[in-house]
Amino acid sequence: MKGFDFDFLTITVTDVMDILFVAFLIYYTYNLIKNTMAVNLLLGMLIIIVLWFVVDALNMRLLSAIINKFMSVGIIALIVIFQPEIRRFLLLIGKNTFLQKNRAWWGYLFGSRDIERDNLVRIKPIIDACKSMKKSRTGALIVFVKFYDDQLFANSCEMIESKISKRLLESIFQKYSPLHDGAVVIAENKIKSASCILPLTDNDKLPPQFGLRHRAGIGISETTDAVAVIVSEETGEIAYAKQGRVRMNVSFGELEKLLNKDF
Ligand SMILES: Nc1ncnc2c1ncn2[C@@H]1O[C@H](COP(=O)(O)OP(=O)(O)OP(=O)(O)O)[C@@H](O)[C@H]1O
Repeated sequence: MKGFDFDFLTITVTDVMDILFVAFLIYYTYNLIKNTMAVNLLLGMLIIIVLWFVVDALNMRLLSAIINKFMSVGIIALIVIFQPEIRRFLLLIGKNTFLQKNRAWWGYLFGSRDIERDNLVRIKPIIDACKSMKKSRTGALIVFVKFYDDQLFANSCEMIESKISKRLLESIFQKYSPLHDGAVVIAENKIKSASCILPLTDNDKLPPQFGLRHRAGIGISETTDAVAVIVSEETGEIAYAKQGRVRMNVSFGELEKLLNKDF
């Protein structure tokens, strides 16, 4: 195909399309993994690749041999490490044969405006429910995941698949509800399940007042990309767990900002 011809290089329409497709792929992949632990893993891999080039250029044979061995299993390691992301990616492609069928695609591909608007709609009932549960000293544990992993929550959860609503959250966590024990999981704009038993953290540096509810919220944020909001039954205080770290005494303004960013 004919294109532009600068003395030293020729750019064809196919080249432009090629570059656009690669840019599109990078942007899409970034959107899929942003705010997840996969970003850190990817960064780790990039550092190793840069190191590999440097070591090779400096002719450091021993280190080069070690990194070479590591890189030879790299592709398999990548598939294992990014298995959840690859699965998600393929699932999304499978589910959405026509782009127009699902507006979420446009959010992923062309910006966050719609997502932001959706966020306000879905975050408000959650904040309102937390306000009311704080007031009534109702203990609650709400976990937010980008994509619901059936395997992770298969054992204990009661599936709900409902629109996010303040009254539903309050009803689930009220003391006499059969589902009040355990966590509610919110994903893909829905209350997906309730009464979920989560892995507990074994961090021994947590404040002594943190019991099982807090430990479960922190535990799930350590092992997955989930964030957790914990309403204490004893004090009404709100805690926010992300990547194994916990913020205590979170105000509702902060909670809104955090959820807007992470959820
Ligand atoms: N593995 C778990 N996964 C999810 N939820 C759990 C788990 N273990 C306990 N919980 C929830 O935590 C509740 C017990 O909370 P506990 O009093 O030990 O927590 P806490 O961190 O001290 O919080 P609070 O300030 O609300 O008392 C249980 O009723 C149950 O709902």
